Amino acid sequence: MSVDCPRCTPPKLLREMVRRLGCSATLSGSGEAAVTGISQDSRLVRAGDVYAALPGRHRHGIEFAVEAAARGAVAMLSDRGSDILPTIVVDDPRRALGPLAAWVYGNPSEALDVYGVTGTNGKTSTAYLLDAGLRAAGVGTGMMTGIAVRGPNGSRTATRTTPEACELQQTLAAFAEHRIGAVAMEVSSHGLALHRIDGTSFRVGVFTNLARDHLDFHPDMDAYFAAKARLFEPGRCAAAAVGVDDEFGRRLAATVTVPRVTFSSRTTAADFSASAVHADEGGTSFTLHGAGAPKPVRLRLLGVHQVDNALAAIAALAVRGVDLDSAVAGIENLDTVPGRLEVVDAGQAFLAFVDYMHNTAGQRRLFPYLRSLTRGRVIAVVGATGERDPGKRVPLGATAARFADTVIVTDESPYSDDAQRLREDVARGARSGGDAEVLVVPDRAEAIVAAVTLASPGDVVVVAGRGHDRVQAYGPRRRVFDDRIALQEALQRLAAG
Ligand SMILES: CC(=O)N[C@H]1[C@@H](OP(=O)(O)OP(=O)(O)OC[C@H]2O[C@@H](n3ccc(=O)[nH]c3=O)[C@H](O)[C@@H]2O)O[C@H](CO)[C@@H](O)[C@@H]1O[C@H](C)C(=O)N[C@@H](C)C(=O)N[C@H](CCC(=O)O)C(=O)O
Repeated sequence: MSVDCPRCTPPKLLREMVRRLGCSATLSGSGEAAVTGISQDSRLVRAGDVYAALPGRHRHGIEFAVEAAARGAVAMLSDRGSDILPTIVVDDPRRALGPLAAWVYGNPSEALDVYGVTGTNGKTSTAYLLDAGLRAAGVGTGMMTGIAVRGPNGSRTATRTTPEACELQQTLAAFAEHRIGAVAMEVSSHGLALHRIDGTSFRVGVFTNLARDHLDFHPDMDAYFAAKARLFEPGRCAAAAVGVDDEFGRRLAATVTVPRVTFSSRTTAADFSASAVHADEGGTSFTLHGAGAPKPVRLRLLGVHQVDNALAAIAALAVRGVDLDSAVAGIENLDTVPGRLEVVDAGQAFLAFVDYMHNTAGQRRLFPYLRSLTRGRVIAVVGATGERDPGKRVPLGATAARFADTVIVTDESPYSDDAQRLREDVARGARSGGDAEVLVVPDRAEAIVAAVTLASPGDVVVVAGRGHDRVQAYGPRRRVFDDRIALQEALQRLAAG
């Protein structure tokens, strides 16, 4: 299916937009304006755009109507009327926005094979593995993850796991215009609950797993699961690949109505499964079941959890009919996912990693692997991000202390929360969680230096929680801080004596 290119097809008229919204939408002002784009951020408005003035947590977008008009907006979409520009008023503009943005940009997802990956852990790695598999199978790809948006025009750092609706549709339109075949994208529960992905057609939805996270945003686990399950509603995704290693995945697999396959690294009762899993310092091996005869697979990615992610990608590609021999070769060749058990090597006599694990489910999957790499000690740098579910903090410390010999509690990004309180909660958990030595070093760079200074030959050091993140936030202040660079510098300083 071809996509309307806003530059070569006649512009859409505002009144058509109103008609699409149905009889509950009202328009003040003329409907004759030509609409060439749509934006929900006044700072990004371009001439010919509709500005979607949405209610936010801090401000209402209507406050920025003058700026949007000055930048050339031809109209607004909002839940409030305005006399600054012709305004379409609807009860829930956020809900209306995704499908409208898709329409404005020519429904680009229909021209693409969009793979949407949701779940608590493994979304980013699975998207990277899908991308690697698709490319090896000869498909041109774009990718949208919390790390970066990568497409025909290069790569840009992502500001969110799942972009806001307007940015998402603009990006998909650019991909479609460049005749990209497929897109691997992360779909966060925020993206689902806030309707960012409405208007996007997914060829395959992938569910990795679900564990406690984001309870600062969702009232409880059932609401968190319900948000994730939105991806798999008929009309939104055409097929599903569902991980069934937790109760939520099994619930989803039992209720989805679209064609689906299941995957599991723990049971052979799934459509795609793994046996003989072995993870060492150089990679991860397993035997793949479900794709014809049992097939040996050797991943370059580190850690048993990557078997789950590889199975997720393989199941999703299989359900879409991608040639698995080529795709699996691509999956095997992927050598790293930024900030996911990323090795930092300055020639030191111990292993050092940066990882994104920021919930206890992730810790329980990763720490045993780290433990298996050493007869010496595991030294973990751990913290808790602010403005998140406070109930996560003590368990994060406790689980780290259950597996590590030394836990160094430090700051992540406290945002508006009290940094000392965050550290105290994590440290309290760590002291209650096992026999680990617990140190508290508030400054993250100093905590990393402490970890490498304590390490002996053969030990394992892991700096956990932030992964690829390059910005540390204290209140409104932002400072550039990349764990990988800080670890590299600490190791170099250690080597220099
Ligand atoms: C909870 C949430 O999703 N919040 C989003 C929301 O922020 P907000 O409600 O505070 O917005 P606001 O500052 O009050 O502004 C209201 C409106 O005015 C607009 N505005 C504001 C200022 C201006 O100069 N001009 C302008 O037009 C804003 O675009 C917004 O539409 O609207 C903003 C703009 O659209 C988003 O940037 C912001 O996401 C913030 C950055 C965020 O942190 N979101 C997180 C919670 C998130 O979405 N995370 C998920 C999952 C992460 C994970 O997996 O761990 C993700 O997908 O990234």
